[in-house]
Amino acid sequence: MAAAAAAAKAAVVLPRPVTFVTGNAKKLEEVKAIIGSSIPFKSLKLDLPELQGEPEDISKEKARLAALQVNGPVLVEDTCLCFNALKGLPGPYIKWFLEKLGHEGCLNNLLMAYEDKSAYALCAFSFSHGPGAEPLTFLGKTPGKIVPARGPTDFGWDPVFQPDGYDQTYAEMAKEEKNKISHRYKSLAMVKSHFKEAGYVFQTTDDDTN
Ligand SMILES: O=c1nc[nH]c2c1ncn2[C@H]1C[C@H](O)[C@@H](COP(=O)(O)OP(=O)(O)OP(=O)(O)O)O1
Ligand SMILES: [Mg+2]
Repeated sequence: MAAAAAAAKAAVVLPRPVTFVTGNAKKLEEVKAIIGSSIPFKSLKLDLPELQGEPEDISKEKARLAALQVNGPVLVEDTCLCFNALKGLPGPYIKWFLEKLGHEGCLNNLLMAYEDKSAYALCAFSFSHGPGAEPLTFLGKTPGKIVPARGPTDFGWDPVFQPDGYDQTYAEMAKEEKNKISHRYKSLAMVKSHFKEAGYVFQTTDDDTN
């Protein structure tokens, strides 16, 4: 029945595969692993300017800018690390906190005055059909707590975030394990179901490979 209903819906034809725009190679690695072959996409390394404000609005604005740059359908994401004791901050500003303070203690020190070390990782993917189209946003959230840094330091704040129900930090977990429970995984699961339901059809050309 579902298949018949999908077939009855007019397919939306988009001009080429989706371009995932990010300046972050580690994000791209995870997105590739999680999306697999479920959505045809290529990537573009571009550090887009970011609005200040709520995660969803930042993500949508990134998608609008990316769609203009690419002149086609785009996916972008904005990632936040939110401390409950600080009412959700640093949130979208985590990149700058991490760059200035580092996770070797300083990020932890922000919470020194508080008993509550709980936090959540939030990923806001936005998809735009192209320039001028209103982006759709998909929020994925993984709760956890902030702990003294443990594990490899090759991806952002992974060493200081320990997801609830685990005794390892994101950094200590095997990649496949993180990719099954992460904020990014949850957000991408919604993106995938949206693509499935929408039944987009992509026109491909020879140079539209990854
Ligand atoms: O799963 C993650 N585990 C640990 N750290 C992470 C994760 N995902 C993003 N991060 C870091 C990268 C950046 O310091 C900040 C988010 O900022 P955010 O603007 O979304 O990322 P970005 O500027 O590196 O790449 P982009 O070009 O896609 O905006 O948190
Ligand atoms: Mg960024």
